[in-house]
Amino acid sequence: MGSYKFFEEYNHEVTDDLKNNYSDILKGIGEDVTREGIVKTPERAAKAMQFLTSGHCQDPAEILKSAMFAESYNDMVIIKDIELYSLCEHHILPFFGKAHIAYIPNGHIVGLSKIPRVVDVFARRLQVQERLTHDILECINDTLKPKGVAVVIEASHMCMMMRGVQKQNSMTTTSGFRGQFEKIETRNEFLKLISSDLS
Ligand SMILES: Nc1nc2c(ncn2[C@@H]2O[C@H](COP(=O)(O)OP(=O)(O)OP(=O)(O)O)[C@@H](O)[C@H]2O)c(=O)[nH]1
Ligand SMILES: [Zn+2]
Repeated sequence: MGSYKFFEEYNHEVTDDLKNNYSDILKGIGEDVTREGIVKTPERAAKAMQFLTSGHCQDPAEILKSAMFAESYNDMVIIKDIELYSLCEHHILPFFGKAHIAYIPNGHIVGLSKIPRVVDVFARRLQVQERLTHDILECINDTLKPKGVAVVIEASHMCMMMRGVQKQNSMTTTSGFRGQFEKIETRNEFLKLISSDLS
């Protein structure tokens, strides 16, 4: 493990504060907060919310820097189908799906697991899908300084499924490209590789 900080423990002050607020929310929807099934719910929800937003106090650049290795490989590296779970900042409801990420090294490669870790740090914040896409893109670009980086995210938004417009099958795709991926041939090669099933 690198020197960067993972989510390790709950902050007791934050837990207490959130617990009181969740208790008020339950009362607000007419629940009896003393009944057996939900007596511990404010605390559970307080801890869940801390975990789901724990990316706000983690530094994704540190994660990448902790496992960068000098290497002369200078072809495309693709990590596809990285599952992600985030919360939309408008309704605080989940959106979830997959990220596909590629970079072309420029003297350094990065430990493969660090890319999904960076996805998690940015996803565990209140987000919109567009900003999540660019946060990941810019972090890899600025830290690894590769010849190019590409990020595609495909996600379903619970705020569009369970409520509101109530569309169950719509999928939102966002993408960002820097450096060599701004060239159409390189971008197309990446898009072709993430849509093919080589297994
Ligand atoms: N662009 C973008 N919009 C999002 C994202 N997540 C949720 N939204 C949208 O945020 C918008 C908020 O619109 P509002 O009109 O203020 O909220 P609302 O009345 O709850 O809207 P409806 O969801 O249409 O019922 C909605 O259109 C959501 O679909 C996201 O990641 N990106
Ligand atoms: Zn939403």
